[in-house]
Amino acid sequence: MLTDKQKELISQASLDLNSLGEKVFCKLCENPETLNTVTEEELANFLKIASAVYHGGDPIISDDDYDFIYLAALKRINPNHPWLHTVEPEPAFAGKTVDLPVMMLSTDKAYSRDEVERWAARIEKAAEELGKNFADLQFKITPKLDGYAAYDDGRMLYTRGDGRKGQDISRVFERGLQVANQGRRGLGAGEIVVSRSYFDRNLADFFDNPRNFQASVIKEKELDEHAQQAIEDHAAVFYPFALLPAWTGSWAELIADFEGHVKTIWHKVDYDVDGVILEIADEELKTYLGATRHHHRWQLAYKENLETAEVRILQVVPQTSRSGRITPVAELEPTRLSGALLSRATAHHYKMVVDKGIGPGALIRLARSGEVIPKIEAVINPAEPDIPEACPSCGHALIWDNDYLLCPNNLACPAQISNSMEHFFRVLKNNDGFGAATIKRLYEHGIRRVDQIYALDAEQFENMGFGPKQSQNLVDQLLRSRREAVEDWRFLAAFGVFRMGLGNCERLLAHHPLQNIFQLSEADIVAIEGFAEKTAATIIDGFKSIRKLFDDLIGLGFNIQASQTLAGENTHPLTGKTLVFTGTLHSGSRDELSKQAKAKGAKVGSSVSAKTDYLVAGDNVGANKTNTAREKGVTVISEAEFLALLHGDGQ
Ligand SMILES: NC(=O)c1ccc[n+]([C@@H]2O[C@H](COP(=O)([O-])OP(=O)(O)OC[C@H]3O[C@@H](n4cnc5c(N)ncnc54)[C@H](O)[C@@H]3O)[C@@H](O)[C@H]2O)c1
Ligand SMILES: [Zn+2]
Repeated sequence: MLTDKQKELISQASLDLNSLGEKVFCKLCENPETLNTVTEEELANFLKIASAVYHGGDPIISDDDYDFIYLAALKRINPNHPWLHTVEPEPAFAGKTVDLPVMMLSTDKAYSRDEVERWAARIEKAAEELGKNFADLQFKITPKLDGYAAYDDGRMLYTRGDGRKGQDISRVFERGLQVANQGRRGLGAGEIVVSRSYFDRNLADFFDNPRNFQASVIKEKELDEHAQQAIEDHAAVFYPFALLPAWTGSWAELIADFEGHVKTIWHKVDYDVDGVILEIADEELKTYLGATRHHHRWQLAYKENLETAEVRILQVVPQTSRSGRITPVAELEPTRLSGALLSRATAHHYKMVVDKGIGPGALIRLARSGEVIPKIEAVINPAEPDIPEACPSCGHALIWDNDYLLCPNNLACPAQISNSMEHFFRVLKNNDGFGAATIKRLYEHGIRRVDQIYALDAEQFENMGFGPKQSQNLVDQLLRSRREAVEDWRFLAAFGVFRMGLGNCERLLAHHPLQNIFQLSEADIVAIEGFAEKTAATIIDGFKSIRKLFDDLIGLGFNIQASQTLAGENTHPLTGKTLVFTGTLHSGSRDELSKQAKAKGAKVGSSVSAKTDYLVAGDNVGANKTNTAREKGVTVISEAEFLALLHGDGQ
């Protein structure tokens, strides 16, 4: 969906996005003539607009499509076009720009092994010119983080800007952003990134994509509460490239298993990665090679997949998930894409299958993520879909629940029961013996509930066909999973109550102790930030349905750690309050006082909003600031008053 601003931008450039898109995407590679119908300026304008909205956090096309137009189209028509030789400018914040301590450039890109080899040949030539032995050179591979580029000189954090001048965004550190990997400040270039799994779990409902989220972390205006939380959870960090996991070795070692090294490094971090960076480690040679206006010659980004995969669907197979929702899984004509052979893709839900015509014989375009199971991006030629009437696992008649087909037989549906048991162990995370295969066998031997699993001894496991060693191992794991400390919110999330993932469990248990969850009213839940009325009713129903299992498992004696804010009987006066510090403080640094307040369950914001409870005003705070805060209904307190609250009662 384009915003009005984006549409305006696009129309300003008097460019018909659709017709250009068609011209560019329609198999440019196979049919270069189509290029003749697009002018160089049209292409460059299109790229400029795409780049502007992309850097603002709302891309209108995928990176692959962008690179496709950039390289396969513009570079082919005119390799000297200025757009190809500048660092793409970022949108500026208000305020002045500052000179960057070093130039921050873009990277040259390669999409094939051939291009990598051509780059290495240029390195080899330069090495010879310097009298160095190419065989001795060390190459380094690091994951190419797809975050927000920045430079930390220890004093200030800069945006990349236009590569020469950036802007001061040190505010992100004041907001509590940490350096990844327990790193210190001042490690140079890096990126602000957010953990992929955390994003999917806790942020996906609030931000369209990680880029959107990163942009919000940097923005001057008040930080979104979910973004603040992600910072506090250390899920969003500044990751200096110097601390990235890396592979190093000679060229010979590199090409001996190029795919293998690339793949390993690509998947080393839980952040969005859009390729790997290859570079040489020799400083003298790096200086000798230098840079163009656009990129360093000693560095190369290797990306995969410039191909468009149009694939035919063989059939769409329904799969019952833990919650009873039926996931449509499309089986495909096996297709090579980004170096992997794909044969399956998922559609979001059956409504999409019906609306888009995702049936046997349909021609689809795959999202070229090259990771896990790809998603269906677009349907090119629809076909009559098959809509299942019965659950593939238990045969019960399916019902529609909004966009989803649902098997309502949750008490007796094998898929739902097995998937729920598997979910429990996966979320608990302190064991690794209870994956799909183990659970399947247990199910075949009549096991239906997690507490039954905990009751099994080694002999019983053996009787179900597990080997003696594995049986003992399973028993040990079960014991360990009860002994090892587990956070109360993780334990609760393991039950898989609808709408109660890790994030929501953590939020709920910051306000109510675990043993009280069955007494909660809708009002109690709605009172907690982040819970809507509709959700509250569902959650209460969900809790009811797990009550028996919950009590039985608690009876087994798990080592459950209560959430910190509820450690004391009485809640502390700062618990659940949002504070903002301003002015000069005397009893400790802002950081230290924030930490102490957070330890009592308070949230610390960076600027005052209607949600702020207290503005703690130190010395030298203008009347303007305190008055504005009061107008928003915020209580302004002195540092002494804050300390009284902090150390007052509640201990
Ligand atoms: N979807 C769109 O509409 C759209 C629009 C514009 C740009 N883009 C994307 O952005 C790209 C161009 O952006 P760019 O100019 O930032 O170039 P780039 O994506 O090639 O990245 C260069 C940057 O990579 C970063 N980087 C990440 N990991 C690194 C590592 N391990 N070592 C060194 N550097 C590392 C650095 O910050 C450097 O500034 C395009 O190729 C495209 O993929 C997409
Ligand atoms: Zn079923």
